Amino acid sequence: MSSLFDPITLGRTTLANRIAMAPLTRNRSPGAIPNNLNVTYYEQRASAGLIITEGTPITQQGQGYAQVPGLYLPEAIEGWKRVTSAVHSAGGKIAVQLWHVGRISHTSLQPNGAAPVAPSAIRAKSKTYIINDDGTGAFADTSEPRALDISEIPGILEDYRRAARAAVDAGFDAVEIHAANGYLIDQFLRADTNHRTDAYGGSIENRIRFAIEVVEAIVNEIGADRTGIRISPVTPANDASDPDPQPVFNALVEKLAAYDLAFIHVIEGATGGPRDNLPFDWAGLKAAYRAKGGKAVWMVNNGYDRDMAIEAVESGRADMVSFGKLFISNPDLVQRFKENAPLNEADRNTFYGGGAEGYTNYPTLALSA
Ligand SMILES: C=C(C(=O)O)c1ccccc1
Repeated sequence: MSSLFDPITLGRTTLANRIAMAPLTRNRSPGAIPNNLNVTYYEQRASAGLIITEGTPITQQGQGYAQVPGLYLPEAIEGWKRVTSAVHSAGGKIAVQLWHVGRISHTSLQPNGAAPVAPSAIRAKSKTYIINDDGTGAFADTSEPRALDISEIPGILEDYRRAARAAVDAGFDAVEIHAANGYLIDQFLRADTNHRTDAYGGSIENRIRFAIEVVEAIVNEIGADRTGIRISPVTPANDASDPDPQPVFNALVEKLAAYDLAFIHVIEGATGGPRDNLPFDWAGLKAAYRAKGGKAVWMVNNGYDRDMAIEAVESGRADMVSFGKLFISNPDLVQRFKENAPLNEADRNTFYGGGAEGYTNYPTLALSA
């Protein structure tokens, strides 16, 4: 029987424990370039078995929020090298989340003020974070997107490939493909955001096609043993919805089983919200993946506490558990879980934007003693 605190092999790397830091957007990288404050933040959390970085856009077109770090400028790759080097020096392992937001963006963030792109021209009932002309940050309604022409898709696949290569050059141990939370790949998967009538829309096989082509582009570039994917079958985040998600996501994981990926990261329920917002067979999803020969580490997320995570791993229902908010306020979460120590409360007012306050100034157990 495995324990949450046991090491685990994830693709070509071995992790010290089965606790992952989930991707967390913090909006603290002006110019889309990782800075020294980001280095400190990730270094502080290096005791996680695996850190998965905040969503990291593969291009400016894939950028949907102000001041998130990208992986498309040379200076950004240099900045990420400092992050990965610091995490590795502290004994940690780190993956970068490759992100294209699709329609969850704003014209002020897009190249030449263009409309964001999406599978179909359907505006999201959602908001994004922009910087006003006076320099203040603010949440704004997402802009009206335009539908991608089928001829543009190979270019976006190339963007993913290039970003995966840049990730390896920047020292990351793996990449996580962001296919969750109503962003571009998820927009293709869901029937309510994908009204295409070509090979990328309509049937389930067509709607999972883009996700599979992204996986293929990245696996062919850096190897399946450094590639993971994050999915969120029933989340309503960013106005995502599908009338019948179970067959879509079962079909997706059955296809993914052929690629021998390093990990599958599953958000159970509504992201950051109720775990039972819609009926979904989570065990059935994993069984569908394993039945087709899928061997990837099965990582689960959303609302887990220490006892739930221990049970999920000891029962074999999951191989790893990822934590978001708890890692914001507890850089030494692993030690706190091991000792069943009290946890710091996170300050929601400093989740997005700002500086060290609520980012790198949470105390560790040693400091609290
Ligand atoms: C990358 C995000 C996600 O996956 O939901 C995100 C973006 C903005 C705020 C919170 C989360």
